[in-house]
Amino acid sequence: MLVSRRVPLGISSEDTIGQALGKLTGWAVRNGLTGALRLVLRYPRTMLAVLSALLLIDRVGWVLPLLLACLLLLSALVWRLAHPESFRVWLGLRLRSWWLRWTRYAPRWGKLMRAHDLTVAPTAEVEAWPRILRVRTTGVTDSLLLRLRDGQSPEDLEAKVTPLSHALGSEDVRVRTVAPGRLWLDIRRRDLLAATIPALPVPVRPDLRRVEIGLREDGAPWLLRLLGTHVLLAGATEAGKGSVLQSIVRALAPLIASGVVELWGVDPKGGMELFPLRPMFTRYEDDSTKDMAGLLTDFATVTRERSANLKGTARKFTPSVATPFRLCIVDEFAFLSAYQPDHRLASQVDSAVQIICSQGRAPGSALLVAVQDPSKEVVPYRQLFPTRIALRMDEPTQVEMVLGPGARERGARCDEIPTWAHGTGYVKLDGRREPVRVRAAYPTDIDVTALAGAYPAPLALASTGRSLPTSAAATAPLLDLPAQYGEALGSSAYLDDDELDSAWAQFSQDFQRRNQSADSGL
Ligand SMILES: Nc1ncnc2c1ncn2[C@@H]1O[C@H](COP(=O)(O)OP(=O)(O)OP(=O)(O)O)[C@@H](O)[C@H]1O
Repeated sequence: MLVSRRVPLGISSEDTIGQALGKLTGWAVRNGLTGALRLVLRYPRTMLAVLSALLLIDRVGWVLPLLLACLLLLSALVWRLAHPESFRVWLGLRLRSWWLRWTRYAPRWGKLMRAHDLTVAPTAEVEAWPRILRVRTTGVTDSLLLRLRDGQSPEDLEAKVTPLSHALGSEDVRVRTVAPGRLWLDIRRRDLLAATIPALPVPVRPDLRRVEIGLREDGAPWLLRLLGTHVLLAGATEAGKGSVLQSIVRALAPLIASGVVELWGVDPKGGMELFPLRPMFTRYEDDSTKDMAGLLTDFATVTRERSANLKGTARKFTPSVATPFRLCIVDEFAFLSAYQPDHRLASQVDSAVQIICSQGRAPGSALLVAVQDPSKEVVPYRQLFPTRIALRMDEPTQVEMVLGPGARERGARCDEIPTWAHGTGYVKLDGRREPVRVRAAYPTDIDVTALAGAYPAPLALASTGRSLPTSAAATAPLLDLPAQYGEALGSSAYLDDDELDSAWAQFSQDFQRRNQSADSGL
């Protein structure tokens, strides 16, 4: 029952037995009638089906309805065997939703709402709680469409999601507002993101507005916008930021190889994350802070130049070989800003980043910054990053720093992501108030090496150790390149396996040497 009406029996000690029995009968009839009427009004389809069945039995007896029911069951069985997917979508899930409503949710709903203090009392006799309008299941999540009672708000339910998830035996319960007074309560029954997602296939035609990098909790692909935005990726140590970066590069690979996308990279951790992908970068730095700051300054300069060139000629930027979309990936940004002892370099980095963020979206320059600590000290201009990804965090307060106020109450419990769930996090989607849980696909070391070998950037400048000295030169070599990957590119444009192996060996040696000297200095 969605509303309980506490109608008093009205029997007193002065009543005779006859009077008391009379009052009891009257009370039962009144309640029975209003209860039946309420059932018909609230569940018209189910009640119509039950009444029609009863009427049919009354008119023609048991045999014909029984035969009809058997025929329907048999047809459903044949459908299920012949086309399981269409059966699932059109009948299976609907029947299951109906079944769940009547067996799992409706019978205990009132008790559950009362236990969680989610009732209101408009009058002394009436107690009301959010009404279940619809139940829908995907097999992974049960969703209850609720209508709030006067005086209730989505925040009331959001405050109770943890005890509700325990009471409902679910790992995760979330509130999704759809309209004033209406919301979905999503109850997760199975976790599609529990297992590692293997590297996704390299797409044939990547779309910069929808780059597929993993899976959403509802089973839909996790699509990330890169065109016209900047991305802030935050996650504690070992949260899996590397797999997000590598999945993005993987999804862009054909465009990188054809020169439509130009990748710039800065890896202050000495190349731990990005070096294996180095052949795909047009510009890449991982050693001296001065060079890394220089790369960012160059990126800001080409952004400004492109912006000036586009002014008056084109209203909208379209990526092409002549005017490639540029993505600059900066891993562990704190090393260049908050942890940078050289204040001159830190402020050079700061001003470059601010120029890129404020001017880069229109002329096709995007910045992707990864941080462990999303605090204001590390990224003081977080608001310049329209797209934000929050992986596992150490503190609940860090969630709001990345996804904005109220994100944690709306379900982005990044601090509760288990340490084994690498690459799992929360994002906000356009037009949706509530954050969505996602998990990045995980390209293995072999996947990464194979990708870098198969899709190097044209003229693979990074592999030769030659950095482009000026911003003008950075655009020049790409102007005459063919649009299609593989078409008439000279073999010198690519790293062959030996070169790649020796570059990798050189990197490992350098890295170990740097680590040893850092250890011995401790
Ligand atoms: N999407 C993923 N699925 C499964 N395992 C992953 C995923 N991403 C990363 N891992 C594993 O988690 C570990 C940590 O990943 P990674 O180095 O990317 O974390 P990180 O956030 O970059 O950490 P740090 O900031 O300390 O470098 C790696 O050993 C990797 O094997």
